[in-house]
Amino acid sequence: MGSDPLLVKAARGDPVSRPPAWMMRQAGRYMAVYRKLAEKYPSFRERSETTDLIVEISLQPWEAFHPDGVIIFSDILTPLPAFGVPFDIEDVRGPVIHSPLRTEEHLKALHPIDLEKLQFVGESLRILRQEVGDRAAVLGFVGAPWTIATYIVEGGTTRTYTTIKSMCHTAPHVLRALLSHLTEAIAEYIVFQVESGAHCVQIFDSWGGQLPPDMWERWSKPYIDQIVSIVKKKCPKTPLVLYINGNGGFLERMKGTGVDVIGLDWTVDMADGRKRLGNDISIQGNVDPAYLFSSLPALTDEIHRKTVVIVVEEQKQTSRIPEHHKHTHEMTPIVAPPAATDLPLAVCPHE
Ligand SMILES: Cc1c2[nH]c(c1CCC(=O)O)Cc1[nH]c(c(CCC(=O)O)c1C)Cc1[nH]c(c(CCC(=O)O)c1C)Cc1[nH]c(c(C)c1CCC(=O)O)C2
Repeated sequence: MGSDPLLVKAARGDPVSRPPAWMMRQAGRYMAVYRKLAEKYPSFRERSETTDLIVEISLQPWEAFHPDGVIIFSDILTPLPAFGVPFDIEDVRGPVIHSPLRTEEHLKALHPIDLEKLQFVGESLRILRQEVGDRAAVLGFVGAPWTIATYIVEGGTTRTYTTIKSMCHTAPHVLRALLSHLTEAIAEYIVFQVESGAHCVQIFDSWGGQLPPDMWERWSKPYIDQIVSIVKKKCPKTPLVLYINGNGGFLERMKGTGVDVIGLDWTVDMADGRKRLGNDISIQGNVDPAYLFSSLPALTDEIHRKTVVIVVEEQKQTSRIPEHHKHTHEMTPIVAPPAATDLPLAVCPHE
């Protein structure tokens, strides 16, 4: 076997010469080449469900600045139609599920995941793996059952999570059945991504932080635990990463899922996060994306301030990032192993 990519080593806690770096939403609207392609193919679903386009878009940042991770251009909702939930992405509203699932009757529409319908994902991962080899980690991703359920139950993006949160009390059996269904589908989908070429898979429980921690333990964690246990049996070597938006109240609980890497957001002090999590797990994230709007020295200082870091860039509002701001140095280091206090903290020497 050749050498594993830096990011994979760091995710496993092996020693690395420097922290690897990649950005979330690193493919997308801040890049002129992407905007041009999006003009030609205006539908997000077409861009994210056509092998050639997925590969081309995923490789745009790789070609521009050689990050240590190449994340597949896709979405957490992409697998939905493959288990019976149609959806659209609208320009202003974002994700829309026209028939939200709220009753026992609605559960009948769900069926086991049909991976044949997701061949564009498998095929794209295979090609990405060929293109980058082991020079970077090919990153797959999925949504956690709770986070995906928020879209399926609410019918789209929500600020309040009123319907799904009241279901916890008024129709717990329906919600449990939905979450169990999603658990099986997502576990299978992760294994499929790994078998297709993903080095590492990130689980986004982006909206898990909308639950009080004790409710997260009841309505999100058990399903993530199950996913981790199924995937670890089939793909014991593949590092799994877990991220929650606003995860300050959740760190120890996240570690309890058995994932290999915890994505910290910038509301948690890095040293506090490390203290709370201990030295036997890797950490990534933690740099406020607002630093992308600062000067290069300020960004570099912030990264270096983080000592043993694994930093993921959450670059959500990418369209607002001026093109000239986008160059190598704006990458943030993402993964450093727990034992790497003596690491040189320089970030991403690629030019
Ligand atoms: C707008 C939106 C979509 N899908 C979703 C939204 C957010 C809506 C809300 O706030 O409720 C749902 C979603 N999609 C993704 C997440 C998890 C990450 C997070 O917390 O932001 C979530 C919560 C991963 C993703 N979704 C996407 C990626 C891209 C892969 C990469 O990082 O390059 C990821 C990790 C891509 C995506 N996904 C979507 C678009 C339009 C795009 C392309 C962005 C662009 O044009 O620049 C549709």
